[in-house]
Amino acid sequence: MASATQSEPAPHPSTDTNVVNIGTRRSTLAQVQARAVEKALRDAFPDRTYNICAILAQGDKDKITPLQQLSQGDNAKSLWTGELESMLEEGELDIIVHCLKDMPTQLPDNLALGAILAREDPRDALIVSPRLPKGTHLNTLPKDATIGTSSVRRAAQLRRLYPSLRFADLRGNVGTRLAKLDAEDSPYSAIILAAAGLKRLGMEDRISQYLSSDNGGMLYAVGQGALAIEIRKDDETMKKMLQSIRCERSSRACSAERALLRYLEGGCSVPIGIETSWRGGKGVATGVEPARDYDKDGQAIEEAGPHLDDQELVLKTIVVSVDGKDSVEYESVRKVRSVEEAETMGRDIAKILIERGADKILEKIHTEKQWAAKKQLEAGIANP
Ligand SMILES: NCc1[nH]cc(CCC(=O)O)c1CC(=O)O
Repeated sequence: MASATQSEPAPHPSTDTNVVNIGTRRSTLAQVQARAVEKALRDAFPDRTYNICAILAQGDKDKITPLQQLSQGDNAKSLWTGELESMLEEGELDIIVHCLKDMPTQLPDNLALGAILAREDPRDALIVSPRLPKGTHLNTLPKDATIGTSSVRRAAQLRRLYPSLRFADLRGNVGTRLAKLDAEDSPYSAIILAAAGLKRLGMEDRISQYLSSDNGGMLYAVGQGALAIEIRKDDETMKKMLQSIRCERSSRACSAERALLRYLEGGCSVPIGIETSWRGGKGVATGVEPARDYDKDGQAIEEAGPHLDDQELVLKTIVVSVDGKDSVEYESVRKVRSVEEAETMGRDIAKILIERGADKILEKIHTEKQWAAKKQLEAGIANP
């Protein structure tokens, strides 16, 4: 049923219903991630047109105010994604591609987490200065080595297990952080980055040590390594399209992690480490996690490995005080047959952590944060 109007030039993207406008931040990593999502959508829906819109975020502009204070806004819009979310609400964008790790656990009322994609390697990684031997590990670093990181979670966990290490602030995107480590006069002996980001940028050869509960004793951030898509809550078209690129396995694991964090009322700067894995189940374990367990109609895809519903989710977690001196750890194993069951597991673990003293650690961090913010106000430094 061809009509004359169909051969006319496409209208402005925001008014053309065939165009999917994809929003992302402007860093190289963010753009690589957005292109990966675009490709996945294009493979599933080749008839639609895709347009990537890369925005410079407030958090990318202000590199001076400590991250902990920058993230103290009283609205649900995050520092990193506020502008993008406004554009999504206005209909200028149809989806935003995020690192799940950077997404607040509470979203603005009219927006929703549309999909969690197959998780990349969620581990943190140690990258050492070119002045040190290749393959240097945490326990072979010089005694008084300085680690560059602005992550309270990373520093607190390392302080706990490696009390002789020193820490210095290090911010900027992945490329900037590596350049600061490699600089001739660099104050850092090593830095910690998410393995996922390095892998997506093709720079995993810089990794000296992959960190985990049984290698270095480091747990990762909630949601680390997974990409997530934010949509308008009422956008049924996008919801349906995202069914074909989401990953059930990663959705269950990450939803458990996020429910735990939401219950603890964390935030990206609170030292909560986490590690999730799957074990057991019938079938031949391939050693490779199936990338996707359900097809776009929600039908289970047969895999060589054990079926997800037959497996158990193992969740390890730690809440650490900033100085590394207090900590609460917990490990739990449960069958979770849906995202909802995974969220229940996360909340149950949060309650146990609180019973075991995590509330005291979090309370202290909260008070110290408020104190720092008050000091800043008194000194006349306004937060943007
Ligand atoms: N804090 C910024 C950030 N957000 C997500 C990633 C890595 C990629 C991911 O977790 O998917 C990074 C960089 C890092 O921590 O090294």
